[in-house]
Amino acid sequence: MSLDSLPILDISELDQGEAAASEFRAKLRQVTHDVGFFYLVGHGIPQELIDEVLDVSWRFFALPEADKLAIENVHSPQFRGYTRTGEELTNGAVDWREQIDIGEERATVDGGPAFQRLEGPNLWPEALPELEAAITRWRQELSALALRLLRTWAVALGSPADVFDAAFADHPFSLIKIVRYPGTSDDVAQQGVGAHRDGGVLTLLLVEPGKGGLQVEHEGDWIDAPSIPGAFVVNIGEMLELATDGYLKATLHRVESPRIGTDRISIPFFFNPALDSTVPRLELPAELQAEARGLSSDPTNSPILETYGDNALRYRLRAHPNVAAIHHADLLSRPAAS
Ligand SMILES: O=C(O)CCC(=O)C(=O)O
Ligand SMILES: [Fe+2]
Repeated sequence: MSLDSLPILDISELDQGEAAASEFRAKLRQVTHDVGFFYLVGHGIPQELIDEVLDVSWRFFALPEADKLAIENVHSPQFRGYTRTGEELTNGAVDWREQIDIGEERATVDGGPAFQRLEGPNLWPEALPELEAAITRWRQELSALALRLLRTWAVALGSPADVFDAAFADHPFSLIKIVRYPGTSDDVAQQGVGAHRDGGVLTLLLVEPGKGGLQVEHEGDWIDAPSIPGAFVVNIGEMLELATDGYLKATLHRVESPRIGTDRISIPFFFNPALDSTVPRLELPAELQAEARGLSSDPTNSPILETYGDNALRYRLRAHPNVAAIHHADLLSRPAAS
């Protein structure tokens, strides 16, 4: 089935009686089996908060270079803070975007598995104190929405609603990126971010109104996924593919650079479990199991790593080799980091 655009799902149908809720669950399951990506409306995240988060994001990128570099991620063993344009790689090729990475605000952990090195503080820009309050509220609201979606998937897949809850209960490891793609393309599209899958459970993506650039792989074609006002783009990460033996699909996607003289801001929220968690493998009903495809491999042919922290650390080390070289040189020759 070829597709011109991503399907649109309305999560408010869950509140419209059992028949509507059950139909929503069936659509959610089918769409994320076939495509792995959709637009979500009816989500209840206040427009006023969306506007505030976009506004503070624009103001962040408008800060003087020195204010952004003061929190550059090279100062953070946890890969937090600002990445300047040209310092990030996907599949070994340079992504043309600048961003700030904001994780869960927690103390560092001494010792333990290598992925524990990802726990620690954020780097907040001193010149923009409003950012922290806005993003903290964003994280709370989006975590609740993501958990609701996850429970809906659980039921749609024949499991108890709370089957995933434990992996998120204690030390969930969600990550927010605020990203700006500067315009570079005239005729030939350039890599804003290269084709990849997301390594976590699910992603809620806000794209500023009126902007295109996101493309989603479907049956060998790239489908354009422009911003729709008030909607999030939602996609499955590798941990849900793993949990469902490939019944749900972690789909390749990429962003092409905007036209010269324009830019594009997006804010992906990655809903991730505790670093030391393994997401449960679901026992699917026989008719769904029959359609499970097993696990796909990513463009670098790497298997999905079972413990979330191992998967997350591998992504970080690859995307930010400069931070890895400064803070984690001892990990770079290990097979798990290859
Ligand atoms: O900026 C976007 O629209 C998508 C970004 C993305 O896929 C990512 O950072 O994982
Ligand atoms: Fe992504």
